[in-house]
Amino acid sequence: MSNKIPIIDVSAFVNNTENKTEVAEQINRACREVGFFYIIGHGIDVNLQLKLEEISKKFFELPLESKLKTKRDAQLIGYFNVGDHLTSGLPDIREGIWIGEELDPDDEIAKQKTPLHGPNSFPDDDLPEFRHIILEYMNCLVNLGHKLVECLALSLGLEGSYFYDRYTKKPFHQIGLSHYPPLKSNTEVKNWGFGEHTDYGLLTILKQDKTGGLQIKTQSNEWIDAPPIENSFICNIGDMMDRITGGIYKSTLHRVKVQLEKDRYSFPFFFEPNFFSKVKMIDGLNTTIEDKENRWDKVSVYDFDGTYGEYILNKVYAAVPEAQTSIQ
Ligand SMILES: O=C(O)CCC(=O)C(=O)O
Ligand SMILES: [Fe+2]
Repeated sequence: MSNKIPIIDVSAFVNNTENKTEVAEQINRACREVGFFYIIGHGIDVNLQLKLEEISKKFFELPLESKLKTKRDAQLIGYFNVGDHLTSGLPDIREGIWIGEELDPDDEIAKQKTPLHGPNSFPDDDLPEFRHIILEYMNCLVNLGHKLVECLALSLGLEGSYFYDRYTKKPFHQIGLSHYPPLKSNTEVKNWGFGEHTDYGLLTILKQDKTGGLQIKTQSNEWIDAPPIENSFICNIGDMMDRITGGIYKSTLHRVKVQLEKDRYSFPFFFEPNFFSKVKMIDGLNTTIEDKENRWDKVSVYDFDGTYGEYILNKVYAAVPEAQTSIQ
């Protein structure tokens, strides 16, 4: 069924060459019809991807007390254990670490202790090379994000810098390393590795290992597998892109199955509007698709009038109930 999710070569944008129009057309079709697409020709070094996978695995293999040294704090970044994240009401069967933009402690945003932003707490004592690998990977993915939103802009018939000028000059961005521990084959659970949800921002660029388990819901309400494809990333549109395009581009439901007998690792990177920006529909667009009843959380992306930061924090607080009480 994976042929419903197109594989798109984005090298024209990565290398800034002439044949961008055809790629933008493929992206347009994918975003209207599925909300998900694989990318190849992305230019992200295979060795760096390997280093990311290896170091993440080493991190999750550390004893719990070592992982807890980077425990998710009031700023909502850091490590969380299996069961600590309730994506759609039920605890997910995965552990993870969220890493935000690494900011200097003197940076104004850091001084304000802005949630979801660094300085991060890295496992420097146990894995000194973790910090460097993750920051290098994030840096490369920010660059890729800029190229992909240029492509998204052209795909909508907008000028290439449309998103950059309005939302992504200083993009909010974050990586979430995830480990889905295996269940024994005779265990029955109603939980998901990652419960069904849509993503919150503009664009998610996900690297998954070889295990599989990601599923997405098509417009005909059927769940299909989004299996790993070697040296590709799977991208999807988030709620803000849905809002900007009046629902023409779909923020699509997805989830992750629990694995039997196999560990799974995945590495979603979120390329998002500036944390303090208000996201608006494209001027003159004549479509508002009222999606509330159909949405997993029954909240319409159009009802919300705050900043992107407020939008994402509402979502995160709903999934991490103890965070709100520890902050407020
Ligand atoms: O682990 C995966 O494959 C999906 C992760 C995901 O959906 C997310 O982080 O939003
Ligand atoms: Fe997601």
